[in-house]
Amino acid sequence: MTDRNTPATGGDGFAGRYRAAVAERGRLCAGIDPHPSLLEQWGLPVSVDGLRSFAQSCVAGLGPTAAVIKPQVAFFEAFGSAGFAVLEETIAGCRAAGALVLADAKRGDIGSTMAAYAAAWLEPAAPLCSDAVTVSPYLGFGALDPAVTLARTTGRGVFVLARTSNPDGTELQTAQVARTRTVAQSVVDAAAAVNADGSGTAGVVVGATREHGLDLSALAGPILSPGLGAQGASAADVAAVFADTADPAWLLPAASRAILAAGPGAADLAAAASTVRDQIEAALS
Ligand SMILES: O=C(O)c1cc(=O)[nH]c(=O)n1[C@@H]1O[C@H](COP(=O)(O)O)[C@@H](O)[C@H]1O
Repeated sequence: MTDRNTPATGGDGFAGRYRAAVAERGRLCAGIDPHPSLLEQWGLPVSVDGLRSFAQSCVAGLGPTAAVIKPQVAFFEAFGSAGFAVLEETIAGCRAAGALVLADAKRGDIGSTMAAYAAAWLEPAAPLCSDAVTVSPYLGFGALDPAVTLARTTGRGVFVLARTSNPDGTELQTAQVARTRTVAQSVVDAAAAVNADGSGTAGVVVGATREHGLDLSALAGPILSPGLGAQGASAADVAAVFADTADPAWLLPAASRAILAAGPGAADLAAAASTVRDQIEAALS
């Protein structure tokens, strides 16, 4: 039996593990974003104990339900080393429940430093090792090489920011590179080149909140699309925004607050995630 959580080196890489997860559980990335306001809404203290209770409910409700779970590192980091300990438990718990974990750390630096970030998030023996990590290409796509290489050799993935869901990204991401294509398209094309080996190592991030103007047809890797719910996009928007520009099999819509608002009950979180997933599957069918 294939175990998604002990990826073989070689083989069909992250693509195979991703396809297996989505085939079994449907296209949804559920975010774990422990906003202080959500902790309060759940009746929890804004403290490490509150964070741990929040995360444990998410692991219990979302771990067995969502194909991919995306803990937002910032909300754990805010609690310092104790927060990172909770993040380690959360990553391990979600993976043990059969979900792929995408650490939303948005790392990106010069190559030599990037190698250390890659080791932190993608090296199998590392305490925070996840199945994939979000990365920023704005020090140059080539600077991401250490993460791409480690991901490829361990059957893991990187998700590269291309066209983000927030309005602030537009000016930079739609600027023209050598008057031929946008910055965002150049990121997508570089990711497609990584995936030419069929590994699906390089996913991209493209928000569902607006028209992206990208050609994603040659990517051959997952497309994380945040913006559902709290940022205003609907499942129908996801379908419209990616119609004719991407292979729907690779689409991975993401929602955090829209699901987390159903807490603190684990069963309620699972039901909310299933509802969002069903809406996505219906819209994309
Ligand atoms: O990389 C991301 O996940 C991301 C990229 C992007 O373009 N927009 C975006 O909202 N995100 C993340 O996705 C999550 C969205 O949360 P909700 O708006 O509550 O669904 C947050 O953790 C964001 O940091």
